[in-house]
Amino acid sequence: AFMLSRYESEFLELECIGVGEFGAVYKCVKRLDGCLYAIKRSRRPLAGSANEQLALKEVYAHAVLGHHPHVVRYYSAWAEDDHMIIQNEYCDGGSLADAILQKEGHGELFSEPKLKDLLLQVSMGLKYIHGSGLVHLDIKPSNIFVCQRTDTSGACEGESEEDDDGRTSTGVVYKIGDLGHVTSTNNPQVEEGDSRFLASEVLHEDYSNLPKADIFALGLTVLLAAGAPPLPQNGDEWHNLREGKLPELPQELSPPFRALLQLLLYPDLTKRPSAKELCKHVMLREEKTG
Ligand SMILES: Cn1cc(CCO)c2c3c(c(-c4ccccc4Cl)cc21)C(=O)NC3=O
Repeated sequence: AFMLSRYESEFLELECIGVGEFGAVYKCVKRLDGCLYAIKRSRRPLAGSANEQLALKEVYAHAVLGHHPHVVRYYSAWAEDDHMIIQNEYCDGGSLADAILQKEGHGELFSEPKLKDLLLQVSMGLKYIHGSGLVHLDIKPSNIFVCQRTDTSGACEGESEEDDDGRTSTGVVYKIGDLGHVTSTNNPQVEEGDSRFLASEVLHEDYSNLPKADIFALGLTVLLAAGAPPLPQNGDEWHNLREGKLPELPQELSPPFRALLQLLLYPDLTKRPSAKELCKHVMLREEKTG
């Protein structure tokens, strides 16, 4: 198009960092402030289509959610050249899915203290989302992004944000991203997320307590970080995982931590802890070692 798009005039595109049926995500520098951003460009959905609803729900969710250390920050969104564009915080450490693959590639595993740190940080993000009357509905390793503890000098988003209990954590920071399935807890329009992480009550259209579906998906996410084999999309294995049985793990977890993970995956959603309860859980508050 003859007219320079806002995307081209405001940003320098550095590299493509993700492609999907949704479109593509680019690592960009904003020319004005010199900061890095993750920008998703997707085909503009047909006006009035379900996809348009999804695209709008993502932007509404970001607008409502404001800032939290464990939720990827939203900066702007606009439409141009028949594309929808959303400009988010760039997390420089890849996704948790990348981190799990890298660990397994080196024959390493997430230690129990690191699994507890992951569980606590994502629980803080979920507590904030659920406290805002929303549910994520697509919690999984590829939607959790990692910010290394690099001291970004200059004007860019400081990495020294405080956890919501005022501590600055050391090590990596995990942030919940991809709000494309977010909906309100009370009058939900449920767009099911990845079936591998789907709680069985949601499959059966029981939306009575959707925050507990996020907790279930978080349980499976931590299990994958603990080294569980890839999750089934359906079939008997899918159902076994929803009868409270943990899959074989390549490491011995302490009985209390195993019990906590089993609670997250409990078939009876009322038995699963809420994000708020997880944030206060003594086991996750121990001094972090290793
Ligand atoms: C594939 N991919 C890789 C990354 C970088 C990880 O080091 C990434 C990011 C995002 C997103 C993203 C997800 C969903 C919607 C919008 C965006 Cl920008 C996708 C990302 C996002 O919002 N922030 C990111 O860092």
